[in-house]
Amino acid sequence: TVSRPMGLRGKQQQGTSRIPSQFHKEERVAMKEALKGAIQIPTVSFSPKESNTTALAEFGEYIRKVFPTVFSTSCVQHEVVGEYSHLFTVQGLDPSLQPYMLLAHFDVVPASEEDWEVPPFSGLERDGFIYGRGTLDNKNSVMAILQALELLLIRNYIPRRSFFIALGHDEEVSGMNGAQKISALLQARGIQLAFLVDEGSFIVDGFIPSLKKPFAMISVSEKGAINLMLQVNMTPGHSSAPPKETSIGILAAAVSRLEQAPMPNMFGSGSLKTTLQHLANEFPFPTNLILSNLWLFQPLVSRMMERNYVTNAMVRTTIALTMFNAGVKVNVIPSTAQATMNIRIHPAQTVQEVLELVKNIVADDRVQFHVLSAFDSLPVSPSDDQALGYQLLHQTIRSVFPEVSVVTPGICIGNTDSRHFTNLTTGIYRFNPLYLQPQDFSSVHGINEKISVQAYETQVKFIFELIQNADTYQRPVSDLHEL
Ligand SMILES: CCCCCCCC/C=C\CCCCCCCC(=O)N[C@@H](CCCCN)C(=O)O
Ligand SMILES: [Zn+2]
Ligand SMILES: [Zn+2]
Repeated sequence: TVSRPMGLRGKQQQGTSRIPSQFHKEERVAMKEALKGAIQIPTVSFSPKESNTTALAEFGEYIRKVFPTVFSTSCVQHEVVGEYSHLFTVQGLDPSLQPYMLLAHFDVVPASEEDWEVPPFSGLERDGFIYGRGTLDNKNSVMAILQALELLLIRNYIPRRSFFIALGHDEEVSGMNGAQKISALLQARGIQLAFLVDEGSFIVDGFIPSLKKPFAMISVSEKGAINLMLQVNMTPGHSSAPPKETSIGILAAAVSRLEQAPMPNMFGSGSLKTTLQHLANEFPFPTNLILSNLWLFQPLVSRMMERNYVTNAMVRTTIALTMFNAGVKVNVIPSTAQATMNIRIHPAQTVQEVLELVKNIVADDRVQFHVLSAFDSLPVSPSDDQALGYQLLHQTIRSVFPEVSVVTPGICIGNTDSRHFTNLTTGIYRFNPLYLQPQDFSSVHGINEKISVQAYETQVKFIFELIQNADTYQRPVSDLHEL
């Protein structure tokens, strides 16, 4: 159990007094109303080529209106990048402190009105929750970051350490026009970041059956991905005299073989092993002993992890069949059948290795492979005593969520805009300061996405604290020992 951040000790801000993270009633009402207004703007990304650009532009106007201090304070510079994304540069007093970045995105995936209990773009408040697409992914972060800065600036805060706030408009469809352009712009300016904080992980609660206590997981890497299209071409013809095999049958058999043969379990060479070792003492007997002795029980634990879809995704490369197309008429045998799949690559494997495995399982030369896009898993960011970003998050979790006794590094099974910033920093941390239970996880990209008013206020408080914590002059503990 890691109960306190090891790397940052002693007094934080020499010379300046800390601004307490307490907000008046009117401020708390204003902050939840601001989030509701953000949810009401349908900033939907449908595909890399199709998004609601009117809404994206409106969102830009909206943040100017609700965060007037951010836009009028001289130490904050604002730029629009890639037409709709936003980059804020907050100038710190001490240029010797390396800047960091807070990253989030305000585009959302589509939501079909009829499935929801409340309209997905209503931002309606019910029983202490604000409902709507983007309340967890990821307008909560966009609004909480700007809200925390607004409240700090109103209290005359000036940072010591400079930082950037980057808000992407196309994360859900690649981040090529938003995050990637921001990254290129900062690289051209010669910027290197001390660390970066993005979405991608949570204080997770209830994902492992016998683990009753929630724990904070800071993702230090994310899986790679391949979008792969399989295609079979056969001679078309009249359905009254069919051949023994058709393009549809051959392709269906191929994808069925893929579903029947999961990719290998990589538990032994992955970071989930480290995560579980951090958690061992939180489990009741005998699981605590089992997890403390993975040298003996690794095969047992790796099988246990396969039982649930989320933990299964953490131990292996997964393949999801997402599109299947063939045929135009009931009495015409089509020439072409296509199946598209979304593969998420475990960090212990590469794109090339996974493609080889998939080819070997399909084992049919009539099936053509078309790689639509592919990238390897992301480098693992440091989480040791000397890792400033990790330690600042750890410290802030400890003060804002004192009831959370374990903070552990983990891996993000989805992808985030942060992957476009590996040129600027090795310290990329994915953490959303919110509790997440399995039903909340299903609502992300699903139905009835919602955030409690209290959880949103806590997220604002967390960022308010994190920004001030980042003003530290403390060097990592091991450096101090050398002095
Ligand atoms: C010890 C095990 C406990 C496991 C608990 C895990 C709980 C789940 C935690 C995090 C969920 C992941 C959220 C990931 C955010 C992903 C954002 C997203 O949807 N990104 C898209 C990007 C698409 C880019 C287009 N190519 C995606 O990944 O599809
Ligand atoms: Zn997201
Ligand atoms: Zn998303």
